[in-house]
Amino acid sequence: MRDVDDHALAAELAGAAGRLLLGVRDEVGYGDARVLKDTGDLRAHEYLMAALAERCPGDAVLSEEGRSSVAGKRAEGDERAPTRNTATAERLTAGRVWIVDPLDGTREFSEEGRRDWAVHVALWERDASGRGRLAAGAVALPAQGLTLRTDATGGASLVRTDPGEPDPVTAGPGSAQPREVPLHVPAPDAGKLRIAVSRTRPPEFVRRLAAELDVDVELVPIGSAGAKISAVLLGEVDAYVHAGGQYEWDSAAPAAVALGAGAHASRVDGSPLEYNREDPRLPDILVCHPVSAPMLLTGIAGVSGAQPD
Ligand SMILES: Nc1ncnc2c1ncn2[C@@H]1O[C@H](COP(=O)(O)O)[C@@H](OP(=O)(O)O)[C@H]1O
Ligand SMILES: [Mg+2]
Repeated sequence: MRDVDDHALAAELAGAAGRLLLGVRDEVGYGDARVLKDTGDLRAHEYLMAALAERCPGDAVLSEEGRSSVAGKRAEGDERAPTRNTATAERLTAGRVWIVDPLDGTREFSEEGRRDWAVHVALWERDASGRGRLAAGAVALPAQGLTLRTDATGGASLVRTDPGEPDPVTAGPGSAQPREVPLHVPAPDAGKLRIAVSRTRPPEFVRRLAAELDVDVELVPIGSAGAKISAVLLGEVDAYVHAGGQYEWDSAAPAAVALGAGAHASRVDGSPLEYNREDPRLPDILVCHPVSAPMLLTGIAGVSGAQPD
């Protein structure tokens, strides 16, 4: 039995990487978006790789920025190549794998004033039977002063990391509210459905889906998969639909939190999201309150072209 709470560790590391990223925004500024994006990606990646190596030696890591294909990327003033992920063969036989996206919503991070970007830290763990599942996850929303995380009871909670921010649960003034509250996905209002979609790459079928459903649909463009799934869990939208491309790191941590908060999270054909596979592509996802899932899955199947790759 480990004496470390993996849920608390995920939240601590996501929050710390988030604070680091707020500092990168201040330090680098918005003059050159490419420099700001690369510096944020790589500084957060290096922080998480070093923290995981120190706190969880022996665990495998799969990070967006640890692929060999990003070896040419450099943070401003840093000549090292990014620290590499655990080799694939080793990761596939590992008992514990951290799946991290050091900066999700990189584009939004580079746009002054935008708050829809996130840090994702998830733990995938193999049980005694050899089957793996998401065991813990945390999504930091540094510019919103919030972290959404799983907890040891199988649930999820919302942590206010910036006491100056109004609490989105109670909408009360910051400091008088509890710092951490349980997180449960709220049910949608009858007859209405707000669906979060990518700002830049919404699935091509989603407009047809909106027209087909028997409810009043509003499409809400938001950056970052973590920020969109958080928006579902905070009741700012009612669903997130994506297809056409994404990777395990884009959804592992937010899916872990969503499941802990009682949400439905699956592929768009209703099959389970599976992690720590040889090929990290995981191109589509649906997250919503369980009451909306049958309608959305049927609707997506109906407008098809939306089958998983
Ligand atoms: N068609 C696609 N192919 C590959 N990745 C995609 C994708 N659509 C979205 N993503 C990734 O999913 C995350 C959320 O995207 P979006 O904000 O458009 O919804 C982004 O992660 P990163 O910001 O970490 O690169 C983005 O790169
Ligand atoms: Mg991402």
